[in-house]
Amino acid sequence: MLDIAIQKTLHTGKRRFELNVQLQSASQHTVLFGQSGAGKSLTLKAIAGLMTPDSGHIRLGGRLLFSQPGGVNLTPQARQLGYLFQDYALFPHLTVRQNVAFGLVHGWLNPRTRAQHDEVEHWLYTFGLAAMAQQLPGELSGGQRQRVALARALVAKPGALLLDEPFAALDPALRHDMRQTLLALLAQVQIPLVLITHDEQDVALFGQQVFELRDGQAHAANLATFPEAPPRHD
Ligand SMILES: Nc1ncnc2c1ncn2[C@@H]1O[C@H](COP(=O)(O)OP(=O)(O)OP(=O)(O)O)[C@@H](O)[C@H]1O
Repeated sequence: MLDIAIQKTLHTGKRRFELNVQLQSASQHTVLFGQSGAGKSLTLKAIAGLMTPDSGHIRLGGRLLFSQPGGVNLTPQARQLGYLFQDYALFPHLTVRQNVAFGLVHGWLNPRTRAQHDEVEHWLYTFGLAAMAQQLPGELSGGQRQRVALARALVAKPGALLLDEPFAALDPALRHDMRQTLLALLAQVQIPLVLITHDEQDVALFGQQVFELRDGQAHAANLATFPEAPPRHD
């Protein structure tokens, strides 16, 4: 399902960071876990095509996305992956519907305000966003913004979903709700998932195969050692 062997050296001033990630996951849902600065986002960006490793290869869902040497480096668009950024990266001047449609209509034209696409309407409905389709992201709650970002990531029927700390920006009650929303979605939609997190409860809930990133390197982790999310007390 996921096969990564990548090397990348990064410099900032006198600091140097060596990313040297080797991992193979046969599971549909892979979680990369680790402390801040371990190399999680860099690895996810490499999978998405937003960061180019110095060498190595990346295979996901049977497709070769990157190989160097080998001369393969698919563009982010050609990789056909849904990416949920940590801060959701919504366009503040576009409505909810336009933001979701943006996942569908790549190019330099913003999606028209009232244009309707079946796929867009489907995801607006699925995530309970239809009633706020004409609102701007600034007029939404954190959980609603996250659902818009998820809808945008899913609308183009991606081959896999990449989630960067999807619940970190949410308060605990909302975090619980959104975890349940995502779990329900994953039960419906058979899609490979790569989720990065520093939260052990995300690991317990979403990990079928887990790797801990430490100092730029991946180590297979035992899922049984991660505590389940506690029950919610409202
Ligand atoms: N463009 C860059 N240039 C130089 N160094 C970078 C760059 N991007 C990241 N780094 C460094 O690489 C290391 C790993 O960064 P990365 O963003 O992958 O960490 P992370 O595990 O995702 O952390 P967090 O959980 O805080 O997001 C950090 O030390 C960071 O400073």
